[in-house]
Amino acid sequence: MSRSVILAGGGTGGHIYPNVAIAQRLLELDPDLFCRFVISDRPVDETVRQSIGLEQVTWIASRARPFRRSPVGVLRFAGGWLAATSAARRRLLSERPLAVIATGGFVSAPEIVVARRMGLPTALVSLDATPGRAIRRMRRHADLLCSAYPTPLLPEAEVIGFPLRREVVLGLPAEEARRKLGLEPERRTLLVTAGSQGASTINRSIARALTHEGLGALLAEWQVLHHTGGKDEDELRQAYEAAGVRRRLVRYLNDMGQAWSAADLVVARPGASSVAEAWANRVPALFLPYPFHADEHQRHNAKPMVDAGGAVILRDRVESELNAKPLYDVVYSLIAEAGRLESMADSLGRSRPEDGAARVARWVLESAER
Ligand SMILES: CC(=O)N[C@H]1[C@@H](OP(=O)(O)OP(=O)(O)OC[C@H]2O[C@@H](n3ccc(=O)[nH]c3=O)[C@H](O)[C@@H]2O)O[C@H](CO)[C@@H](O)[C@@H]1O
Repeated sequence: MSRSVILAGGGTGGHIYPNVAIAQRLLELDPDLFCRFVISDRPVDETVRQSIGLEQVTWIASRARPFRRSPVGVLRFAGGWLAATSAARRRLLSERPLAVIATGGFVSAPEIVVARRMGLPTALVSLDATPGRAIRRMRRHADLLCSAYPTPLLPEAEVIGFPLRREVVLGLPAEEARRKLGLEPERRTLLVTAGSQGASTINRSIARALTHEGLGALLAEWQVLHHTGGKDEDELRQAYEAAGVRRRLVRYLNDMGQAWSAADLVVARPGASSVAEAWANRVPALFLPYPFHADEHQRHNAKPMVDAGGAVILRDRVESELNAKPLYDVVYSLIAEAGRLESMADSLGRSRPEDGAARVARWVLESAER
C-alpha cells in the first residue's frame, strides 16, 4: 500500500496554501509519499487548486458546509457534516494514511474528528493570531497542536512560524520579476491584493482615490499590479485610465512569488498567508483588515509586522467612498517621504519569522516511525 498523508483545509486559499507548503516539505523528505488534499467544493478552491503545480498529489472536494446561525444554516451544516464524516471514514479506513493534517476552516473538522476516532495521528495548524471557531473546537482532537503565531487563545500550542510554500519566496531581482509579469522593469511597483478572492471595498476605494483624491498624480512614476478577484474591473479600468496610471489588472495571480519580488509596496488584506508572504519578501505593507468580521480579527495578524516597522494598518470601511481619503493620505506618507519604504523593508529583513512547514513535515514522519 502507498504511504499517504491527508491535508485538510479549504474554503479559501488561506487554508489551502499552507498545506501546500507542508506537502512540499514532506515530499522533499520522502519523495515516495502521496499527499491528498481535502478542500471545499467552492469555486474559489478550484481556482486555487489550478494555481498549484504539485505532482504526486490528489484532490478531494469535501461536502462539508460552514456553520451558520440560522435554521437553514444549521440544517446545511448538519447535512454537510454527515456527508463529509462518512466520506472521511470510508477513505481513512481503506487508505490508513500516516497522518491527517488540518489547517482549520469548516473542511478540516470532519477529517480530523474521524481520524482521531480511528486512532490515526492528527496535527492541527492554527494560522491566525486570533484562531477561528473551528480551530478552537478541534484542538482536543489533535496530537500535535501548533500555531503560526503566539496566541493567548491557544496557550498550549507550539509556536512554529508560518508554513510558506516555496514558490512565494523567490528572491528574484525586481526588474526580472516585473519583466516576467509584463510590467516595466525599471518602474516602482505597487501590488494590490486581497486574500484569495479580491475585495470590493479595496477595489472601489482605490478607484475613488484615483479619481477624487489625487492618487493618480502620486502614482505617476509608478505602476500597479492589481489583483481584482474579478470584481469591479470596469470601474477600476476607467479610474486608472482617467488618472493616467500604468497598471495591470488580473483576476487571479497564479505566480504570487513573481508579484512579491516585483513589488515595492503592497496594499492588502492581512490574511495570515498574505502577511507572512509580504514579510518573507520584505515588502512594506498597508494592511486593510476585512471589515465584515465583527472582531476585525485580521488586524491581529498584521500587528507583529507593524511592530517590526514594516507595515501600517488602516481601517477598511464597508462604505468604500469613506476610505478613499485616508487611503490616499497613508499611501502619500509612505511613498512621498524619501527612503521610508527602503527603511521599512530593512526592518523586515532584520526580523524574519520562522517557516513552520518543516516542523509539521518532520512530525508526520517521526510519528509514522513510532
Ligand atoms: C476573509 C477571510 O476570512 N480570510 C481568511 C482566509 O484567508 P484568505 O484566503 O482570505 O487570505 P490569505 O492572505 O491567508 O491567503 C491568500 C493566499 O492567496 C494567494 N493569492 C492571492 C491572490 C492571487 O491573485 N494569487 C494568490 O496566489 C496569496 O499568495 C496567499 O497565499 O483564511 C486565512 C487563514 O485562516 C485568514 O487569515 C484570513 O483572514
